[in-house]
Amino acid sequence: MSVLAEPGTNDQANVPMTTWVEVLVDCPGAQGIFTYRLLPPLIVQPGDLLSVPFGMQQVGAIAIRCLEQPPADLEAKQIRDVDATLQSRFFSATYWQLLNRVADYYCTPLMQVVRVALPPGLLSRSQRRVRLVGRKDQGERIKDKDATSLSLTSSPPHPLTPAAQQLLTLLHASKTGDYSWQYLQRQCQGAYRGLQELVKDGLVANYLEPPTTVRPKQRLAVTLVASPAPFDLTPRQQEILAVLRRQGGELWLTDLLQLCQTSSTTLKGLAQKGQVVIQPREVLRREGGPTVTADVAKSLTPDQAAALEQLQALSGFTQVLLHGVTGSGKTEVYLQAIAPLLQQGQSALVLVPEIGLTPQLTDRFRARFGDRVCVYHSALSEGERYDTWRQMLNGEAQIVIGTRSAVFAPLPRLGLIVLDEEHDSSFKQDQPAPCYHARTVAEWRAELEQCPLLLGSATPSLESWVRIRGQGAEGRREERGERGERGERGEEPESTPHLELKTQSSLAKRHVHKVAPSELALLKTLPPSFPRLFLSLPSRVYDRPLPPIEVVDMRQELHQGNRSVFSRSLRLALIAMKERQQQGILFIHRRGHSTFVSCRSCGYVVTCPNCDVSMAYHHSHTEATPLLRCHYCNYNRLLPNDCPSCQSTYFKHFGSGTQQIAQALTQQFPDLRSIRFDSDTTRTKGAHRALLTHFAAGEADILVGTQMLAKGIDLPQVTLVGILSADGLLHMADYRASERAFQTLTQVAGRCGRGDDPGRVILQTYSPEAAVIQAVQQHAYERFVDDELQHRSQLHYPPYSRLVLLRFASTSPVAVQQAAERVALALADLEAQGVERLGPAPATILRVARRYHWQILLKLPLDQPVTLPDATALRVLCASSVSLTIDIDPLHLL
Ligand SMILES: Nc1ncnc2c1ncn2[C@@H]1O[C@H](COP(=O)(O)OP(=O)(O)OP(=O)(O)O)[C@@H](O)[C@H]1O
Ligand SMILES: [Zn+2]
Ligand SMILES: [Zn+2]
Repeated sequence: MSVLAEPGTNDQANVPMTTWVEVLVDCPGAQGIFTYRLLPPLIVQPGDLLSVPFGMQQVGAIAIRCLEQPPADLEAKQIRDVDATLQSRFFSATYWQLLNRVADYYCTPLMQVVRVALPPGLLSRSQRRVRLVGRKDQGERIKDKDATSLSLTSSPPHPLTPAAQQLLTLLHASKTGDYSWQYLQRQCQGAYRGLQELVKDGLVANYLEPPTTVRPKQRLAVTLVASPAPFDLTPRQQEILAVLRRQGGELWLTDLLQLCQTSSTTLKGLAQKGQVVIQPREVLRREGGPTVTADVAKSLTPDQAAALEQLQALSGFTQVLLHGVTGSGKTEVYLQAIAPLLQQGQSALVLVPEIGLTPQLTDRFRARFGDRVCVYHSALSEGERYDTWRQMLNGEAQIVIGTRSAVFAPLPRLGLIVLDEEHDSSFKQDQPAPCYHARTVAEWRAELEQCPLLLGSATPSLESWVRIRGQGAEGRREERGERGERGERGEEPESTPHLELKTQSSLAKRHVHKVAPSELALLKTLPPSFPRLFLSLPSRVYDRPLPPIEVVDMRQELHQGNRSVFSRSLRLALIAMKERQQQGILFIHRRGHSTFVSCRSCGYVVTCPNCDVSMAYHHSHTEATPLLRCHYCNYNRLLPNDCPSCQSTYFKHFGSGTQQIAQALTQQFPDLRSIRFDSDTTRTKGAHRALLTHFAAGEADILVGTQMLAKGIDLPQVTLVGILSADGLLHMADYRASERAFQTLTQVAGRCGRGDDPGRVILQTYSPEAAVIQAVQQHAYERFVDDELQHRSQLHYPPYSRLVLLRFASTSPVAVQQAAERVALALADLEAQGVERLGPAPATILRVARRYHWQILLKLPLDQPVTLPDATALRVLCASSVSLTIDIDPLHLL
């Protein structure tokens, strides 16, 4: 981490000089950047955490940039002084640039980005306190520099008001001469006025107490005792001991309770019988996992070895796409790429789509690297996030595994960023702003830190495929010339975000503060050139075959009298699986309230005549006439009673959840034991791990679940995957439906046959002829991509255009519609710049949580820059009850 600028010192003269600093303040409603003066000997760098006066308050602030001259439009006496540095180099210079870039690109105020990056409550943990001025025995954190300019008399120059007097008395009574402002406010009526008076008289001062070291937390641990088992253990107690033994003999109490679904009374019973010891242990509140047995590097397959070799030959920023089929051992490549980095004192960041996926992956990393692995995701408690964050700042080389917000993890000396399952849409934040994509942010971060970005997937996103595969080596040569200018002293943090704009000479010269954010966002749609590398693992480890996929036409099942959700094939396969004592996974696609409508007899799906997407079943409220609506263009029609194509009455909106399937399963296969794995059953902390552990231990035959199942589960004994209906995926009202369907189906199918026994997939659908289904069946990723890209290019969808989604929400249906229409009008002249506008249209689910939603979708051309009206200007057009979110590169258009 190099310090880019050190204003405030003058080395030659060795005399500190006055400088100015621009800061962001953490205070509700305070938008924008404020300038403060720095009096010697105070030295501040961008990214420092400061305490500044703001109105009548003392607030936390973050230094953004130092100035040698005060801004011309500010009078000297208007500028107030920085009070103190609370923590210096809170953010490194490159980290700052990253945050700025995110704010610019995603049209979000910088402070909002800072809030995403920081663990929750970090700034608000800083506590405002009030102290007597001139007392010797106060805390030393804040130097009494302002005391010199104030009278040190302890008697007031004039009679005090009762409130002021009361405050003073309280403070004098305190041993340290200070109190939290909150406490004083509670104790004294009219405290605010009283404080104002005392501050004016120089008798007391405000200060901000920086986040203090949190008291170590104690937690109960359960340890197995090696004593002979008494005769009176219940089967339940024996079971618990077995679990504990399997987990290495020691677990946190809460984890054991979760894992065994038992009560602490049962555990206390075991403790009384001398079988376990329950005692408090000190913990750093990083998420701890069960002890995992240590593991050594596997000897690589030739493909893995080749990939690793190329990875290790890289230096500096390179975007790498690792396309490896399911079960090809991508994780092993990540592990072996990271090992030497740690030895060189570098850190690595590993981003994964969802928490459900982390336990197994985390265990693999822990098994290899022990407690140099930290887990960081939003499901951690505030305390855990806070501690993990501080742990990252300590400078030790480490590995952070986390979900999208971990892309902001403040790791020292980053040597590699990995995005596993890079195609996964949960890397994109839909709400609230900034609506960032972790892959995009990771790309900038890798560029700023000059390290490789490794994108791994069995089914890469079309964006990554086109970016990394679709362009030849010429790009790579160009790049080399672009580097070498980083890390130099004196470089302004703001200048690097625009590296890729260098070809745009006129615009590149413009200063960051002068370029409207929206303009910036759109400039970046021009494909930048960058170093890239494509790596491939075309087969599974040990040359295990990919599982054969049998496609079952559910229309035929119906015609032949089978009305069950299980086809005859699947039924037989389930029976055979149970006989062989193997395990299986049943996948159900389920999402939200709205869904497409299809014919169970002929497979017909209603699509929009204008937009080529399936129309969604629309229920604004229960009594309303059911409508089908295209949420792109707002075309709508009544829901037909019979199939428009074959007149069958088996025409209804689709959707059966995991619960119904699990019930049907128990009815039809009473001896199959199943575990539900969906958002309902995995809500509690640690539930993913617990359920997967049960399943892995053979406590059930079938895992029934949703999309979550598709992600990274690696269980060798799973030999059967049943996909109950692929159709929910095929007909999502979205231009990405096919891509997502291909990815999800391929990933789910890839969960079986990963061990010694071969796997088998049964895919049930009403549209067996769909191109996606065919491609999935033939494991034909590249062919699918070629077809899909052609389609996208014809319809001007990404990656051949950039999308911007404007989302309006309000409790008033009238206001939200008006706002959308007004903004649409304001956007009308974008057409001249080649922008296509779709909408305004109500969102598929018009009313969610008592708010009405409308949207406008913009399709921007890639080959020319577009200037959008400024976000603030658009917000002015909306009534105050309407919120407008600008989603750049949206993934979910619903
Ligand atoms: N070189 C190797 N030798 C032996 N086993 C290996 C090797 N590499 C990986 N494996 C094992 O193969 C299995 C699959 O590997 P891994 O989970 O990394 O695949 P993947 O490519 O990430 O698959 P997916 O994309 O389906 O999640 C794992 O159990 C892993 O331990
Ligand atoms: Zn339409
Ligand atoms: Zn029909």
